[in-house]
Amino acid sequence: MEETTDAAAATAVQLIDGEGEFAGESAERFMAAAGVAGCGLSYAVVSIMGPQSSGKSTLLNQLFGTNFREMDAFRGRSQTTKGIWMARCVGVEPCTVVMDLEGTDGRERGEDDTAFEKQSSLFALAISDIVLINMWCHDIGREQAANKPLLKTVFQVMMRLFSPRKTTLLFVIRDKTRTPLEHLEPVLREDIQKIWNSVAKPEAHKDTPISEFFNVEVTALPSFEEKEEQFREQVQQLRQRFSNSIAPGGLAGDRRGVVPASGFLFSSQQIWKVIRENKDLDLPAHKVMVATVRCDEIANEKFGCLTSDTEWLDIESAVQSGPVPGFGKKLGYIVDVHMQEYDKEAVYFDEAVRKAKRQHLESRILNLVQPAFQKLLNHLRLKALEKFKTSLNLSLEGGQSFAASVRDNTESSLNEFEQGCADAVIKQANWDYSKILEKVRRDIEDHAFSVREKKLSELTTQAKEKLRKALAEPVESLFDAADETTWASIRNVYRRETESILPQFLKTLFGYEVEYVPAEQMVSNLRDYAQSIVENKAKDEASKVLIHMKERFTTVFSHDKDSIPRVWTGKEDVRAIAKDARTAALKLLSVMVAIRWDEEEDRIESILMSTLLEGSVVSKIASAAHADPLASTTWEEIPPKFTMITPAQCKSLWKQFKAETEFAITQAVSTQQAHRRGNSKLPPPWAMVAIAVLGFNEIMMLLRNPLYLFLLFVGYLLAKALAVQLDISREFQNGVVPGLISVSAKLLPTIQNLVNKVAAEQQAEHRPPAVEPPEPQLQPPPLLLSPRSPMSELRRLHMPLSPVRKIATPSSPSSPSSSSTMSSPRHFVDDQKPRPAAAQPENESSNADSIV
Ligand SMILES: Nc1nc2c(ncn2[C@@H]2O[C@H](COP(=O)(O)OP(=O)(O)OP(=O)(O)O)[C@@H](O)[C@H]2O)c(=O)[nH]1
Repeated sequence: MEETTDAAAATAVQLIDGEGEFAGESAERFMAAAGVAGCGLSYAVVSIMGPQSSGKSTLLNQLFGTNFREMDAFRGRSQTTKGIWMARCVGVEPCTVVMDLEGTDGRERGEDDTAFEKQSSLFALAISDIVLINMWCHDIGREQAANKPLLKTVFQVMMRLFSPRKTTLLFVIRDKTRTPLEHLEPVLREDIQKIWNSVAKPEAHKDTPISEFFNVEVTALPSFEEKEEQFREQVQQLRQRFSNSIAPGGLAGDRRGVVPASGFLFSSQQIWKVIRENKDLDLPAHKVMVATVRCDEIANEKFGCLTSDTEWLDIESAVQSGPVPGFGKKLGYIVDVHMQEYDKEAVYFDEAVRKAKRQHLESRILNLVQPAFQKLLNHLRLKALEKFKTSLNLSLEGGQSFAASVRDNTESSLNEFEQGCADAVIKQANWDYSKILEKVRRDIEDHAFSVREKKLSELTTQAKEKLRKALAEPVESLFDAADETTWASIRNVYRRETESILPQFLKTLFGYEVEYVPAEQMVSNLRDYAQSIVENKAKDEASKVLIHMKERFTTVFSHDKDSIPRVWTGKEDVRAIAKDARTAALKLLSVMVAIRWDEEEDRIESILMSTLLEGSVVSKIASAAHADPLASTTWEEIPPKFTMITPAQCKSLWKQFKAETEFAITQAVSTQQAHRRGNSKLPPPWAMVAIAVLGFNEIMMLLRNPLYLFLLFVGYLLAKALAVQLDISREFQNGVVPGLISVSAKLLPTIQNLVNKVAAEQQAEHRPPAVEPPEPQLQPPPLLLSPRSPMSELRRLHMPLSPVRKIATPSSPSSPSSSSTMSSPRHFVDDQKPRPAAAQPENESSNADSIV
């Protein structure tokens, strides 16, 4: 197998054809087959030049085991090698590439055509480490030697290389004679020196010795044709000199500016191109150019390898759906592998170029993988925020204070995020994650802030609810029983409740690390809220003050001091009771006119008393003409914002109140008078006894006769039915006489009603039922009117009826009797309904009017 490879490598291929064209494709195939590309710098290039048909190919084949085409000795001397051929030495280490150049002085190209000769010589000098110069022994010391023009050409073109490679020129003297080499070599060197001296050199190299540019070596071989055995023997000895030729002290130990093997072909092609274009050959620049091109190629290849690396593709797809544990380590390893590959292949190229291209490759790779890193950071960011949210909830549920929970959980979430970032960074990149760390911190702070705001809002709502519960009902009940101590009690309740609820609230705020000023502001807001509860309740109650006044009036007027409903028997002082009741109502009004946060006493009650209650109607009218303290919209001591009922409104309210309570007083007076009259009309007891004694016989007769007894029984049943119908017990509640009067008035209509009913029932038995339209129901007038009801309406509904109207209207059987008892405010309210009053003498109603 190895033999086959060696044979393939040794097979000569054309590098440049006879027309001067570079045979890139066949050369590439050769390079691949010979395995030169992987040799790095461990390879040597040997060329041979010399006159045509001087046995060059024969020598190379014998020396290196190659198979360059040789001329058939029996056909005569003609050119066999056209252009430049190339093969790899067999069994020589390091890898040695040999090039066989077209012979000089060829008849085929003509005498003057030295262009290709010069170009191929320059090419050989530019790319070879060792140049064998084949020459006939008999040419040494001759003026017309065949190799003189060749040497001249070599030295001339050497000047076109900006940087000499210190090529080894090994002169191989063919067909050596008996003259020993020791004698031939000085003559040859002298010839060489002469030629070197004769060559026109640039100013910089005018005095430069040949040794600066070349290592000159000389060897001699016997004739292949005549002494083949000796030739082979000495060739084998010469072959030893090519072993480790590039090592220090070797044949090519001093060589300079070697192009790495992988760039050899490209470099050769470029050099040939430059030579063909007859340009100056700047080898250092060429070397940089080759390095640039090759390093680029290598970098591109490695980048391509990475993009299709399955491990990288796996990581890239995994990171789309979530964090990848050990991301940095894994990715770093992958990048490392491909960078090392680059380093391995580019190591022999120009260092500056290699490093620059490495850097470029690395940045391309990092750009490729960076989006995956960013994606991972986003996952970590979300994870950190989620962790913070969850752990904060748990801490708060566990009873830890808000501020401490936020602090602890922020720290742990950020630590975890930072660890994740550190794990995601690859060693090749200096990726900065401080910005995203800041973002995570902001995310966490924003969340904590929103939770805090929510919690504080909940706390505030709770505190408000507590305040509302603690204040609303007690304040309402205090207003229900309004008296001169009401506002003091309200202030006490307010103080007690706020002092119990607000410090607790403030303490809770400190758990949220609310600063002192905002915390105080929040407490102050709550205090205002508590005040507003009281004030709103007060305003609410003030809007219903007329109802409250009437209720208060009724309570006092219709109940005695033991809260027992009053029975108007005639002994009561209605005037005094009415005055007391109105005084109580006025006191209630004075409580409701203003909000009193201030503990200082005011004069509102005394102003109201003196203005509204005291003095006769005539004196009031007179005083109204002068200075009326209630003719104002403000109270002297009360700021407008605390005024609930203005003095003018008080006046109007009082007027309405009086109008609406007049009827109750009138009724009380009427009841009293009726009571007095009823009591005075009873027959004396002696007359009653006389009736019983004188009527004894008639009573006995009735009892003894069954017919009478039956009639008596029927009469009893009738009387019982009437009694039920008339509700006798209720009628006699106010005395016998008023009862008799009332019953006698209702007796006839009731009997008529009974008879009608019996007749209707009998008719209904004989007639089919007919559907009758329902009678429209009359809406009762409003029981209570709001304080805003127009006075005319109030008067119409509540003013006592005129005496004429009272007498003309009969009492309705269905309406309640004109009972004088007002057992409760509800009864009083019922009594406010306009109804026909019981007939009474004119002088009695005028008595009631005088109280009103
Ligand atoms: N006198 C003599 N002839 C030789 C020697 N070696 C080879 N020859 C003969 O020289 C002739 C040319 O041999 P090649 O090896 O083809 O010579 P060449 O220099 O490669 O020829 P071109 O490639 O055409 O320039 C052949 O006939 C060989 O037999 C030698 O050492 N001495």
